[in-house]
Amino acid sequence: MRILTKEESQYIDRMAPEKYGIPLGYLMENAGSDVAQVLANHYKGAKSILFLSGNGNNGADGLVAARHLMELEIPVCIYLFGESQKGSQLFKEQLHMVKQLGIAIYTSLDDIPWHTIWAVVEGLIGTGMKGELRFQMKEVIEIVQSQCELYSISKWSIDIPAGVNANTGEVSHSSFKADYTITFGATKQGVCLYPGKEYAGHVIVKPLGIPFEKVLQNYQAYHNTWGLDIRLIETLLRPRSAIAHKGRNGHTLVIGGSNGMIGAPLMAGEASVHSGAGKTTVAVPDDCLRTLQNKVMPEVMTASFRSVSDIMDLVKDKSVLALGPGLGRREETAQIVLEFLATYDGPIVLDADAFYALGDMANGETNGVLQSRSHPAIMTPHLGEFSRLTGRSILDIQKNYVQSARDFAIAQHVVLVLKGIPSLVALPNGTIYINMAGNSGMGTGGMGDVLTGMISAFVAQGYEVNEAALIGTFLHSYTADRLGTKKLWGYTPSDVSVRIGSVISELLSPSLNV
Ligand SMILES: NC(=O)C1=CN([C@@H]2O[C@H](COP(=O)(O)OP(=O)(O)OC[C@H]3O[C@@H](n4cnc5c(N)ncnc54)[C@H](O)[C@@H]3O)[C@@H](O)[C@H]2O)[C@@H](O)CC1
Ligand SMILES: [K+]
Repeated sequence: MRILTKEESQYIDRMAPEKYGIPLGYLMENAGSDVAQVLANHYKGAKSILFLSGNGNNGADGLVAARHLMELEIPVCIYLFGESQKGSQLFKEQLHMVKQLGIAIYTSLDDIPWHTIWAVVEGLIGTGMKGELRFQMKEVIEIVQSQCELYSISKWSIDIPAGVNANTGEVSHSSFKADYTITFGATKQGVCLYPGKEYAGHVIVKPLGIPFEKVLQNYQAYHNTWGLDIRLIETLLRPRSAIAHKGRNGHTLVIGGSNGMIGAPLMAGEASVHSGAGKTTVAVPDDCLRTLQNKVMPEVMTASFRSVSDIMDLVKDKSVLALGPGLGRREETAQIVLEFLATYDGPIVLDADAFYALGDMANGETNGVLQSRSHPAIMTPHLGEFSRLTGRSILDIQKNYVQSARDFAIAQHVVLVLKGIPSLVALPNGTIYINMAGNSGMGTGGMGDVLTGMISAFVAQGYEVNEAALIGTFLHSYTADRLGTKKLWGYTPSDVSVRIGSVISELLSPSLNV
C-alpha cells in the first residue's frame, strides 16, 4: 500500500498540468465524483448530507461531490467557511456551479437544520494546511462536532481531516475527528501515524486519475513510503521447499544474557525455533550457562563465551547472529561487542544492549562501524534506545518520526526496525514501511526479544535482510493481533512466539485454517 507525503501530493498537483497537460480540475472532478459515489453507496435515504467547505481545493472537492450527489437525487447542502472571493480559482469555479444549481448554501452554522442531516463531510482544509489550525476554523469544528454528537450524525473528511498534519500525524487542538476519510491516489502519511490515525477513522482510497508513481519518478526529494500490510507480506513469503532439511533452513546464533537477564536470549532463541530456523543456538556468558540450560526448550542448543574469539568461533558455521538481548551494560561487554563488530561481516541483527555499546552513533566514535558491511545490519531499537543512538530526545524523534528513521537508516546504511506505535522499517536506501498491524497488548517486556528471534530466523532461512525485517516485523504484530481478538491483554511474548508457525502456515495455505 503506497503512502504519500504532503510534498509529494503537492508535487503531483503542480506537475499534472505543467508537465502532463492534465488540468487540476480533471483530477478534482474525479475526486469529487468518487466522494459522491462512496457517500451514495452509504446513504440512500431522504436525509441530507452537509458539506463543510473551506475556500481551497479541498473545499472545492466537496462542492464537486455535492453536485454529483444532486444528480443522484440525494439531498445536499453546503456550509461555506472563509471568504469566497479569496479562495482558489477552482474553488470559485465550483462555487459558481453549485450556486447556479441552487444547492442550499449556509454561511452561519446557526441556520443549518441539523435534525435533517445524516452525514457531515469536512472539506475545510486538506494538504494545504500551514501551521496550527486558525482560531475561527477550530471554533467551527468544535460546534459541528458537538452537533454531530447531539444528532448522531456521522463524520467524513475529504483527503485528510482538518487539523491533522499530513506528514507527521500531529494534530492541532480541535482537529476534526472523522469516522471515515476518503483520500485520493494513496493514503497520506499523517493518517498512518498517531494521533492522526485516530482522527481519520476508516480510510478509503480512491484513484486520483493520474499515474502518480510515474509523476513522482522525477521528484528529487522523493522517497518511497509504504504500508507494511498483509498484502505485501504475502508477496514476500515463500513456501518451504519440500526437500529442505535442517541445514537448508539455516542456523541462528543468539548471543546475549547476563545474570538476571537470561529470559531475553532464551525468548529470542525460542522465537527463532518457532519461526522455522533449521537450528538455533543460544550462547551466554560462561557464568549464565547453567541457568540457561535449566530453562530453555530442548530444541535450542546452548553454548557459552568469555571473549571475542569465543564468539568468532561460535559464529563460524551460523547463518545469522542475533546480538544483544539481555547482554547487560558492563564496560567489558560493550568492548566485546565493538571488537566483534569490527571483525565480523556476516548477517547480523542488533538489539537491546548491543546498542548500549554503540552509544551516540551520530557524534560518537562508533559512527561508521556499520556502514561498510556487505549485509547491512538489522537494528531493532525501541524509542529510548533510538534516542540514545541518535543523541536526540524522544519528543524530537516522535515529532519527525518517519524522517528520523529514514535519515538514520541512510546515514548508517542499516535496516532499521524502529519499535514504536506504529513500528517502522527503514531500509538503507530511505524506503520506509509503516507497520499496519499491532495492538496495545504488545507493550510487555520480552516482545522485542521475540521480534529479534523471528527476524533472525527469516534471515537464517535465506531471506534478504530487508525482507526478513519486513516479514518478521509484520508477522510479529499480526500474530499478536490474532491473539488480541481472543484476549485483549495479558497474552505473553511466548504466546506470540508459539503461534507464529500456525499463522505463517495459514498465510501460505489459507485452506489449512490451523
Ligand atoms: N493531489 C492532487 O493532485 C489533488 C488534490 N486535491 C485536493 O486539494 C487539496 C489541497 O488543496 P489546496 O492546496 O488548495 O489547500 P487546502 O484546500 O487544503 O487548504 C487551503 C486553504 O486553507 C487555508 N489555510 C491554510 N492553513 C490554515 C490554517 N492553519 N488554519 C486555517 N486555514 C488555513 C488557506 O488560507 C486556504 O484557504 C487536497 O487536500 C485535496 O483535497 C483534489 O482536488 C484532487 C487532486
Ligand atoms: K479535509
